[in-house]
Amino acid sequence: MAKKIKIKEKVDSPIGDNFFIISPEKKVKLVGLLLIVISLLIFLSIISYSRYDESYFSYNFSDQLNVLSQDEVKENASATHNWLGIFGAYVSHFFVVSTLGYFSIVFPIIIFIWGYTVLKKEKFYKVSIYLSNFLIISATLVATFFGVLQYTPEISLLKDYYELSGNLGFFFGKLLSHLLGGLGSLIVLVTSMLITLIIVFDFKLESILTFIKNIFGGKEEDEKDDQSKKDLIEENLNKIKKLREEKNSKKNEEDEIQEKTEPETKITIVKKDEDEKPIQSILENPKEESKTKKIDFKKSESKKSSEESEDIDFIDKEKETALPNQWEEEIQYEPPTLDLLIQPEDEEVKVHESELKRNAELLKEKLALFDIQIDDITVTPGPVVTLYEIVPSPGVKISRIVSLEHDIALALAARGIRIIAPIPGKSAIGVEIPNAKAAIVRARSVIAKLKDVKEELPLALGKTISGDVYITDLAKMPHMLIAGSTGSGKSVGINMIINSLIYSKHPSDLKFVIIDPKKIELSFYKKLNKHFLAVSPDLDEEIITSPSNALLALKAVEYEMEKRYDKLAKIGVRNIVDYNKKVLNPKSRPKDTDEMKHYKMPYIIVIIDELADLMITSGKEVEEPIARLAQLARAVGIHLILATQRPSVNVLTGVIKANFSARIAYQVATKIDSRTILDMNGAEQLLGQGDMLFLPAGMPKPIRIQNAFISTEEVERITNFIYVQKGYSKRFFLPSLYDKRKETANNLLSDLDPMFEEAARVIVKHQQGSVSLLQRKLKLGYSRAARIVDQLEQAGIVGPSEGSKAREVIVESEEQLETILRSLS
Ligand SMILES: Nc1ncnc2c1ncn2[C@@H]1O[C@H](COP(=O)(O)OP(=O)(O)OP(=O)(O)O)[C@@H](O)[C@H]1O
Repeated sequence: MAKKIKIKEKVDSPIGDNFFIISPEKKVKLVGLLLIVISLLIFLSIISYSRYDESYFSYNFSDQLNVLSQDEVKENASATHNWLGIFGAYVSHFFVVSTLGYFSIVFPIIIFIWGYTVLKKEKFYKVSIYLSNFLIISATLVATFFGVLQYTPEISLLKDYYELSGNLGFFFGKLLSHLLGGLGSLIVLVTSMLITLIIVFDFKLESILTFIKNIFGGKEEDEKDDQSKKDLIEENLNKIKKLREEKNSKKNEEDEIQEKTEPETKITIVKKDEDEKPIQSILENPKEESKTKKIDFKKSESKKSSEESEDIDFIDKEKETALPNQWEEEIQYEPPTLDLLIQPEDEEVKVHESELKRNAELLKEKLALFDIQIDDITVTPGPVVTLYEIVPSPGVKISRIVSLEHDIALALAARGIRIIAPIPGKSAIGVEIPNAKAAIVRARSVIAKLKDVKEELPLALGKTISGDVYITDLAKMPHMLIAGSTGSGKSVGINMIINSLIYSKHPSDLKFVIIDPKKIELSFYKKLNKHFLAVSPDLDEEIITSPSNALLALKAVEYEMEKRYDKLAKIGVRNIVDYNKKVLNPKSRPKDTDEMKHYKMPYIIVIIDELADLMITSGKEVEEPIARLAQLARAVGIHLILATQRPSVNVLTGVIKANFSARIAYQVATKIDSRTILDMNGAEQLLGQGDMLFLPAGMPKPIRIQNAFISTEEVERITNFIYVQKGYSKRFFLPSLYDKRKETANNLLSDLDPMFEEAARVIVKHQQGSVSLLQRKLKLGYSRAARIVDQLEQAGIVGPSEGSKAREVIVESEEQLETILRSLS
């Protein structure tokens, strides 16, 4: 952005107000340029050094300034050998004679490197430091070497060539040869030189090359700050190209070469053992069985399809009330078969080994560039993402690797890279890198595994990044929050959840309350109204689409929860499992009364696909039953699944979040969204299309899962398969809210405050529903007056609380009030 603005300024007003102001940026550039020019001048003067120019040094430097007035000085100046005249002669004399002889050439080189670094604002400061150190040490060693050759009497070579050592080199040479003798000094010097070379070339060769390449290759793009990034991408692309070519050559050869070129870091690719076999046998076995079922299904389908719309849309409610309840009836139910789901074609994770090795290599190289050495890389390919577990060398800080997230993404030219540091329970860091080609995880391969698990409410979500089927238990969560931007795979995820439960449960064990404000996503499930749906008798919708109905449905579920708690308390058990055990055992079954009938409680799963719509229209009102259900409903087998594409704080409020500890995040747009859902970053890095992070309740870190894909055709086939079977005669009803109102009215009568009638008269007379009015007029304490106002609300005399304002008085006249009071007494 900032850059854009800068360009605009230049175009619009070339001589703007700021034109002559030297900005800090310009100052830095000027310093850089100055350093480069100085380095060039010194360089030229050193390489054109001549010992004959020394004769002029009998003059002071200030005398040389009289070059125009004094003839002698003038003559001297024109006879100077140095390319840069008298100035060059002085400078070169200083460097060559007083420092390291000809090897003082390293000084202008170092000044040039720093000038370039400053000018380009490069991130090569570190490299520049290394280079400078290397050059100074090398030059000093070589100059000392020649110093030793000159000084040592036994060798006494190159005596007159003081330009090879300079005074400094000669001094060091003298010192060394006194200490170690000539031969000893030479051995020490040669060894030191070798050590320096090994350290530098082993260590930073690549960085130095990049640096040099940058100096000579990037002239045109001088101004662009992202030049180095471009170079890096190019470099990486070249590497990838090269590796692709290599891939085409013989595989064995490639393996050998790779083995040879990776001496330090061990790369292990974890190959999944044929764990999928049991799934296949499960997939194949039911085939025989299913043929016969298919025939039944087809027969009954044709029979029923003509009645279909009529049946679903119109139910004679009067007739229905006379029918037996679901718990009094037993149905012949065939669970849906696996062949309703699409057979996975080639789901087995087939990421090319060379791709894995290439990424591992690039990862290693990239980290090495930043001085992070890796001991070990373990590669675990998954359906969509591959996990590279890296074990850094001792002493490497984790935070340094984490901060390189963007650099790694750049190097691998990939999006959706996530770093897990450290992997929980392991002393390794995980880098998740998306595969070049993602595999689709089919619903069939995960639903087939449901038979192997014993979870109460199993949810087959998909496959982990190591390719294992991931099944979790909703009963243990006990509620779940799902969020993700539009198109990230939420609806597919919800369909997977619903179908996992349908495949593993009998209709007598499980009911759904489905709230779908988007109206189309979950409409197929309407066909399950005689099997798997729980409906409110007060509502006309089976799949609830309007926000006002959603509120009523949630209140009905809340009322069901209260009733269930009463039943549990009555027979002294603590949860639904124990209750059902007692009720199903004829010996321990409690006796029914008129008010309380005992029957097997099915689990009730409330699914809300777009919480934002409800929160916007009903806000606090809808938050209340949701929070209450979330806090209490677990023990009585009621579980909530809330989904939203708007993970903002006014949708996922503190109250909701506090009660939903299991969370699923699909891809979201920003880190803030990710933090709203998961309380941590990560979801913004996901790839979409079912790539998700699942945070089980109480876990510190989420698990990355590729959601299984179930198509609408598959869902339709499943719902049709169940729909054509004869279900229960009557739908499963939640308790009616009218009944609840009647019940509270009765409670009210039995519990009215003795001052109720008098309070009602005061309120109606003053037409002001305030607690303080009652306190003043009737001399009541605050809490008693507040309770009476609540009772007045329940009796329909005043309206609901409006915060700090007085309540509205519904009853307008005292005559009207008397009628109400009479009906209450
Ligand atoms: N698990 C998956 N595997 C492969 N593709 C998927 C998966 N889940 C979703 N997709 C693809 O992404 C598309 C969008 O998915 P979906 O409709 O579930 O998104 P959504 O989050 O519900 O969007 P919206 O909020 O707009 O309804 C699907 O049509 C499908 O093509």
